[in-house]
Amino acid sequence: MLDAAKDDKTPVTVLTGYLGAGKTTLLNRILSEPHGKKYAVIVNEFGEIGIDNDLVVGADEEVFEMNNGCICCTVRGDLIRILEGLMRRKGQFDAIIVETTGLADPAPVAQTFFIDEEVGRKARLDAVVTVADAKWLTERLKDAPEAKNQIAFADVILLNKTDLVSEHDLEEVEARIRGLNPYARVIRTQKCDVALDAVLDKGAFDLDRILAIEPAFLEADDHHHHHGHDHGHHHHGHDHGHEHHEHGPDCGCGHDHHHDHGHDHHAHEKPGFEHKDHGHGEHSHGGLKTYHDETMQSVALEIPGDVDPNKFMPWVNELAQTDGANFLRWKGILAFKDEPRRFVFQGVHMILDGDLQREWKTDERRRSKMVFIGKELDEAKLRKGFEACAA
Ligand SMILES: Nc1nc2c(ncn2[C@@H]2O[C@H](COP(=O)(O)OP(=O)(O)OP(=O)(O)O)[C@@H](O)[C@H]2O)c(=O)[nH]1
Repeated sequence: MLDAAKDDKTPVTVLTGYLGAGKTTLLNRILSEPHGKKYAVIVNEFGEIGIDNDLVVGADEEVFEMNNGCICCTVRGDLIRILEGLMRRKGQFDAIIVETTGLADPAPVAQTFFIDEEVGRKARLDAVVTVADAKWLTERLKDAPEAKNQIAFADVILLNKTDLVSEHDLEEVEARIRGLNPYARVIRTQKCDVALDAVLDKGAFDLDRILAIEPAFLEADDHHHHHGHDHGHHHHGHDHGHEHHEHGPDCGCGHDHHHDHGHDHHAHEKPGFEHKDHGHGEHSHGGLKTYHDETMQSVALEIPGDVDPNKFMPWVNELAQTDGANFLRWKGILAFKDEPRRFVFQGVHMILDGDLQREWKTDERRRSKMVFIGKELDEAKLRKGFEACAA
């Protein structure tokens, strides 16, 4: 069962993006701005020669490199080990940034912050920031499933290298991004020139903003989209019977992927990581500008009031096991009955996490919202289940 936790956790930003998109450029910008904060940086250079930490500007920050093993094992091993080492020296830094390799699926990285009890107690996933190359993203979405997952998974997307494309092309690529992930904040950048508070310390995933703008986003719908207005349902309704490539407890790398620590804080199941979808996600739209990815969908749900945690918790825990493999990310802000604070929930596949965060403001309407991003989402079932949690 999820429970409340103190909010003195160290925020962790996961920085992802395809090869060459500008991750190191962003990292250097973050580290060289006079923000007065001290960051610990973890760089995952799987399968590459570990040169990135030489490219990262010097100064005070510490850079830790992980450069061996498959990503899932790296995450389970090196990342946890490095994080736990950092946690023991808490107070010496304000935040952690994890730069993943350009080929990584962000899911197992994000899950680490929920899965490992020790890490989860002291650190919280603040946001997944994806850097996208405005010139090449469209091509990569066609041929690189990792690039697609990185976009779908993001809370914040920097559409970088805007200097290399026309305004028209930028609008096209933004439409494609929206087709995969209508909820991320998209910021156009050159050399990742972004205000740091737009990418750091977002408070989990900027869900407030998502929930606030979503109706407007739908209304602003144009020929690029056909989301409809039915509670943010971005579903195609096709049944492609497409394959899943769930990696069970053994992905073939010979390491133990079971991480059942036996504590009741998180609802873990066997990790069902989808490292890649092996190229089955692309379907021709016959040249139509309907950049909806048929394998990637999203559903947003709202209850205009409180939910009962004694109904909600069992529901999400059950849902994680039955449908978690299809949920790339799920998030929510809940008004729990008799609870003055907002419960912020997030899930990555089967792994769930949640915290009581700030109090509802006096002028704020108590309401409960959830967003699902993933594949083969059964909206009717999700809505029915969520609505049954109403207090
Ligand atoms: N034209 C242009 N080039 C850029 C921009 N941002 C970054 N670059 C260049 O793009 C190249 C790749 O940038 P990096 O920051 O190293 O990208 P990365 O994502 O860390 O790359 P990998 O480590 O290979 O995954 C570098 O030569 C940058 O100088 C931009 O906005 N416009």
